[in-house]
Amino acid sequence: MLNRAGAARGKLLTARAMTTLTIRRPDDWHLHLRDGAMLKAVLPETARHFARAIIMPNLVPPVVTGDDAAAYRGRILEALPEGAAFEPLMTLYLTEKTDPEDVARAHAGGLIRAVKLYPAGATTNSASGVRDFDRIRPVLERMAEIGLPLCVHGEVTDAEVDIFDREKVFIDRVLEPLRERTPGLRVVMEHITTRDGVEYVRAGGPDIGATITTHHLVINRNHILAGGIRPHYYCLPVAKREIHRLALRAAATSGEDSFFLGTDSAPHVDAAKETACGCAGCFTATNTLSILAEVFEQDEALGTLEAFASLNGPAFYGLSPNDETITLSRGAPVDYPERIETGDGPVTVFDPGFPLHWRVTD
Ligand SMILES: NC(=O)N[C@@H](CC(=O)O)C(=O)O
Ligand SMILES: [Zn+2]
Ligand SMILES: [Zn+2]
Repeated sequence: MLNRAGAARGKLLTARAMTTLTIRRPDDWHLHLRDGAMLKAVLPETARHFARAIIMPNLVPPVVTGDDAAAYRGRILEALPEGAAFEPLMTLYLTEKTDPEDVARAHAGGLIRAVKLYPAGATTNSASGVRDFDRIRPVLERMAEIGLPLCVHGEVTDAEVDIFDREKVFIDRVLEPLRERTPGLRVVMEHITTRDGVEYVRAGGPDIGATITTHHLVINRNHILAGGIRPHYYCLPVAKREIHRLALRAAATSGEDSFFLGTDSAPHVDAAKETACGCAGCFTATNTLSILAEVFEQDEALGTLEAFASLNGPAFYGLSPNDETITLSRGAPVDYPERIETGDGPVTVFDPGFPLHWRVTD
């Protein structure tokens, strides 16, 4: 809902004309909260604005069984600040040994909302992921029957494939064959980074959706590599060429049902990022909504921010959008901390490289 009567879409107005924007309370459909001291420090950054989030299961050891998910959910609720209203939507980490019955039970009890597929070795804490995709067929068939979505980290791990091509090759070699032999399986391609990903999802009908991160709307590969190496812009899948960033911007701001926000906010302490072999992940929970409003405003698309951040995700997952709203207001540049302190050490907050003018005021 825009503050000007009759302006159904931001595109109809010049960006300057809008100074407040009220939308349904958003959700984050891809979030890393970690555990212990890190969980305690990062959870408030998300719970401040978001009502729900799909919680990634790549802990060490991973969240594999229904019992693991129930225990992790308990630790998240325990770590919530007093009075915070936030619902963690749990996922299971798919392994070659995952028991379809355990998955079905956790789903039937309402404990989990998705199962996460990591190709072994593709990303942070993915060593227990899948090597032989034939081994997971029984679980995928069961998921298709019960309508439980599969969230996919869509990159091949083949060392011969160039890292900038791994998403596209995954679609051709793994994802399309897997979907063909498992009709009815609902899939979310997580954190898409390419025009190929956008086109594949757009053409794929109602059983496939995609999350898009905040940072992939902002950076391309130059930001990581030109003029010095910037470890805080390194994440997986790695940011690609500018044409791909523009395709992601167009998809996110289009309002199309298939595309929704999954920040992939992935905290690592600075010591683990700023080192000879740094971890992958951008921490965006703190300033995500300000960045998104700025990005959508730049593209004269503030009118579709609600679809992207608050409506399309719940619709894909078969949930109602949140009843409450938040209001963003445009004003003087927003201050946000450069890093947040955690019991494990400081975590740098993603720097979009431009001033942010939108803050959540209500
Ligand atoms: N995105 C990342 O670069 N890192 C994520 C893992 C993931 O989502 O692939 C993490 O857990 O740190
Ligand atoms: Zn991933
Ligand atoms: Zn992630």
